Amino acid sequence: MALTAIIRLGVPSAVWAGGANAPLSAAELLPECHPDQSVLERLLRPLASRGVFSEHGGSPRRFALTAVGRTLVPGPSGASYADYVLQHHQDALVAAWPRLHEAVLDPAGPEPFARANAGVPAYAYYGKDREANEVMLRAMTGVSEPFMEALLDGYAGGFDGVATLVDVGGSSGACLEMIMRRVGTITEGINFDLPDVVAAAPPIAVGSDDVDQRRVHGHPEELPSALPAGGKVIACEPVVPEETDSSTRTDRNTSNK
Ligand SMILES: C[S@@+](CC[C@H](N)C(=O)[O-])C[C@H]1O[C@@H](n2cnc3c(N)ncnc32)[C@H](O)[C@@H]1O
Repeated sequence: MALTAIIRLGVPSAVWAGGANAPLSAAELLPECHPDQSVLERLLRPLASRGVFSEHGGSPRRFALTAVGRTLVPGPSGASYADYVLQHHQDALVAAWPRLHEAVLDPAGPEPFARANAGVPAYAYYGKDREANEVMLRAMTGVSEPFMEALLDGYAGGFDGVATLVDVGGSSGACLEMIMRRVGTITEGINFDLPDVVAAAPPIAVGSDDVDQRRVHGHPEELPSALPAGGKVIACEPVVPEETDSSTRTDRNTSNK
């Protein structure tokens, strides 16, 4: 909740200030006329103890972003971990937590989220609520982009020879787009997600030269007829880099699911 509060107050971007990251006091982060800056300081201090901020000086205390805190500032694509924090603290989701014990007492019953939201399960809820859906798309992009960046750096060549790639539950399609940008052999990309999610996802552009040849599908109904029902899923298993231990390298395999 402290993280959510400082994100809503715009603190991470204000401290980062385009890369300056100069330590600032609560007073410097709030308008001069604010009646009590110590309240913000009391939020910043526990976050400093959790490694989100570094704390400098005594009076006044000043705060800069750590590497962890930096993940709350939008990068060049506009994505950041802040959207994931906000998504997890939406009213509809927070309302599920006090009912967690009901999942233990009645495991066959509705999930806690549905119990707290008029019987609507989480993903169906996102499909019905435009704002929640958009927050979800941004949250998934903000989390998955850095992971996918690192995955692609370590998995170079793992997609060699793949022509059609289906991202099952691909959300905004950000990961699919990142893979297709790196792997030129993929001529068909399919973001296989719920219709409302796909409808709200931004278009994917994988390169101006070959956009006609490299088709991107967003909806299950757009699946090419050559694919078996449900799509052909490329299962990417973890790969230990060859220079570390080549004997345990697992080849990419394909399977129909
Ligand atoms: C936790 S998100 C993961 C998003 C994405 N793979 C990523 O890493 O950023 C799970 C995704 O699964 C999708 N999903 C849930 N149920 C689905 C279903 N029955 N068919 C297709 N997609 C589904 C959701 O809409 C959501 O986009």
